Amino acid sequence: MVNQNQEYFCCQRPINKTMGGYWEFPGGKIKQDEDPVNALKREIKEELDTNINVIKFLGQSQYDYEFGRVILEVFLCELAENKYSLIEHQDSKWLRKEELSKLDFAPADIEILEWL
Ligand SMILES: Nc1nc2c([nH]c(=O)n2[C@H]2C[C@H](O)[C@@H](COP(=O)(O)OP(=O)(O)OP(=O)(O)O)O2)c(=O)[nH]1
Repeated sequence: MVNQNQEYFCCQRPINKTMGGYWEFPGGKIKQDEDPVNALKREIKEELDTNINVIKFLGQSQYDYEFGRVILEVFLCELAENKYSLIEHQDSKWLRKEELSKLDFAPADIEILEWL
């Protein structure tokens, strides 16, 4: 998600989940037969209790972790309403793209930082 100040929304994964403590862009796993945009809207509702507008598809990146391959489908989005709550994440920050590399992002996200 990006805001009017061109800041990107970064979230810190919960310590008890896979890749706990790493920073990520919010989202989650696509269910079988689910459309990726619908999956993203569902996950954002579950994790942040808010609604988003999807602006455009940015691309796909894949990364092989020890536990398996993660394929990230990345969409640029904006908040559709002026509120959200951190339901699952430990922490969050809105950062300009130049600042993103200060955070310890999950390895699969490094390519996304480069695109931005
Ligand atoms: N959402 C998200 N997941 C990421 C990113 N980078 C990255 O490596 N991942 C990995 C972490 C997880 O292994 C996987 C996403 O799974 P998840 O745990 O967020 O999915 P979920 O919300 O459906 O979780 P669960 O119900 O299966 O616990 O992708 C990212 O930027 N965003």
